[in-house]
Formats: sequence, structure tokens, C-alpha cells
Amino acid sequence: MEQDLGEIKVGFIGAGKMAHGIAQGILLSGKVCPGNVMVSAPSLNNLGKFKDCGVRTTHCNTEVVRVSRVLFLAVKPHIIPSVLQEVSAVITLQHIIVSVAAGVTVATLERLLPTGVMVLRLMPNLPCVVQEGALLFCRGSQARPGEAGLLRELLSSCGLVEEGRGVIDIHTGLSGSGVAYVYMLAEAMAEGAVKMGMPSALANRIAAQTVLGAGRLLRDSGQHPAQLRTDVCTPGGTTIFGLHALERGGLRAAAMGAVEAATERARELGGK
Ligand SMILES: NC(=O)C1=CN([C@@H]2O[C@H](COP(=O)(O)OP(=O)(O)OC[C@H]3O[C@@H](n4cnc5c(N)ncnc54)[C@H](OP(=O)(O)O)[C@@H]3O)[C@@H](O)[C@H]2O)C=CC1
Ligand SMILES: O=C(O)[C@@H]1CCC=N1
Repeated sequence: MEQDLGEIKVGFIGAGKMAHGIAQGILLSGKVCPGNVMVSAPSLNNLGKFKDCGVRTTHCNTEVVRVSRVLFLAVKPHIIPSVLQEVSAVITLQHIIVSVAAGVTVATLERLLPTGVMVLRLMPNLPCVVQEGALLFCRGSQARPGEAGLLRELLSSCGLVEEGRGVIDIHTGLSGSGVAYVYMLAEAMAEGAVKMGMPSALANRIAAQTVLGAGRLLRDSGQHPAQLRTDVCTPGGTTIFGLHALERGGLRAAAMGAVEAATERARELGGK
């Protein structure tokens, strides 16, 4: 059910790549105006791009907390404890705290925050910047379906938003980190084309469009990737020769291993 976001105030502690991606998505939805968003960071390194789109900026984390209802924690996981120690005194039961820090569990967040505060843990990914993110969140003990609905509404222009219990570290390995695997594959494919004589800039443009097109068709057709892969293969044609080379290189095992390794790292970051 759609919620009216009215004049909701949104804050970000941390002004890096992920804060920017989520803020972009939220602003593009048109449901929150830039003047109702504030972001904090210790340096000026990243605040300029927020100022440019009309978002208020500060170096003071407590100022962001005081003016926000929904507060995104968008600092590196190891910074979370010191940031929460710094701002806990000004956090109230009206705040909705949304952490995007990889691995940091809701139990840890609830332990570091005043008792009874509403917490959600969100794992976004970088394509939020172009409204094509894959985001998954889970609720802490105090966050109700209403808060989940509000978060969904806020993030509605960031991409696919799912709620899931017990799978957020796996989602981190699959999708939060997974975009980097796709970039590595795109880069390697372009390098293959350069090796075969194509100019680099053209190879990169075509690799990017190939990834985009393959992704859109996979998502929009709802078909299993194995079916679409089969559709591309002419018997005795070019694709099966390429796929054979990928199988020899252990692509599937490498990709499964990447998701497993990143999931385990997320669990390790969370002390599990
Ligand atoms: N990058 C990604 O693809 C994804 C990242 N994440 C998670 O998002 C979080 C942020 O990552 P990312 O955006 O990549 O990191 P960045 O390094 O791009 O940004 C970190 C931000 O935190 C700020 N910061 C550092 N210390 C403090 C502090 N004490 N108080 C307030 N702000 C502080 C930095 O300030 P300054 O600008 O001054 O340097 C910077 O703006 C991480 O927890 C990560 O796990 C989740 C999913 C995907
Ligand atoms: O590499 C990381 O730890 C973060 C979380 C997912 C993507 N980037």
C-alpha cells in the first residue's frame, strides 16, 4: 500500500558512494524534496555532489540526527560503533534507523542504540544511482510492517526492493558485491575483443550494452538463465565454442565461489 511521505525528513551519516546512490534514487522518486534531505561527513571530499542537487550538508552527525525522521547509516562497517556512540544521545523512539553497513547485524545495531529504537538493515547495490538497484532489507525487533512500508516507499525509485529474513548476508554476496563480478566479466570480455583487434573504446561500449541487454531480457522475460543461454546457442555455431572456453576456465565454479566467499566475509564482518 502506498504511503504518503509528506514532508518526511531523511538523513544520511556518511556521504560516500552508497549514500549518494540511495539519495539519488530517493530524490528521483520526487516524493522527497532535496531541502528535506541532509547528509554529514567529516571532510568536504563528497559533500559537493549533494550540495549540487540541493541537499543540505554538514560535518556534524548529531545535526543530521536532530533534523531527520529516517536516518541512513552509510559509513564503513567498522565506523558504525563510534558513530552510534556519538549520536545515541540524540536518537529518539521516533527515529527510523536504516543501516547499509555490510555484515553489521540488527542485533549489533540494537545493542549500540538506545532501547526500543526502530532499526532496519538494508543491503543496496551501486546501480541505485541509475534506479536499477537490487535492494534487500530486514527488520529489527522494533520495526513493524508500517516502517517496512515506509522504507519501500522511500526506495521505490532505487530499483527492486525485497524484504527477507536470514538472507541479507547472502544477498550481499550475490548482489551488493555481485555488481563488481559483472564489471569484471564485462572488462574481461572487452579485453578479449581488444585482443582480437577491436578498438578498446568500442569494445567497452559494446560490453556494457551486452551486459545491460542480457540483464534486462533476463529480468523482463522471467525466463531461467539456462533457457536464454540455450536460445543464443546455434548447434555447431559460435556461442557453444565460447561457452566451452568459459567452462574450461571454470566460470561457474568461480562465480559460485565468489558469492560464497563474499557471503562468508559479510558474516565475518558481523562477527558471526
Ligand atoms: N559501495 C558499495 O557498492 C556498497 C556499499 N555498502 C555499504 O555502504 C557503506 C558505505 O560504503 P561506501 O559508500 O562504499 O563508502 P565510501 O568510502 O564511499 O563512503 C564512506 C563515507 O563515510 C564517511 N565517514 C567516514 N567516517 C565518518 C564519520 N565518523 N562520521 C560520518 N561520516 C563518516 C566518509 O566521509 P568523507 O566523505 O569525509 O570521506 C564517506 O563520506 C559501507 O558500510 C558498505 O558496507 C553496501 C552496499 C554496496
Ligand atoms: O565490498 C563491500 O564490503 C561493500 C558491501 C557490498 C558492496 N560493497
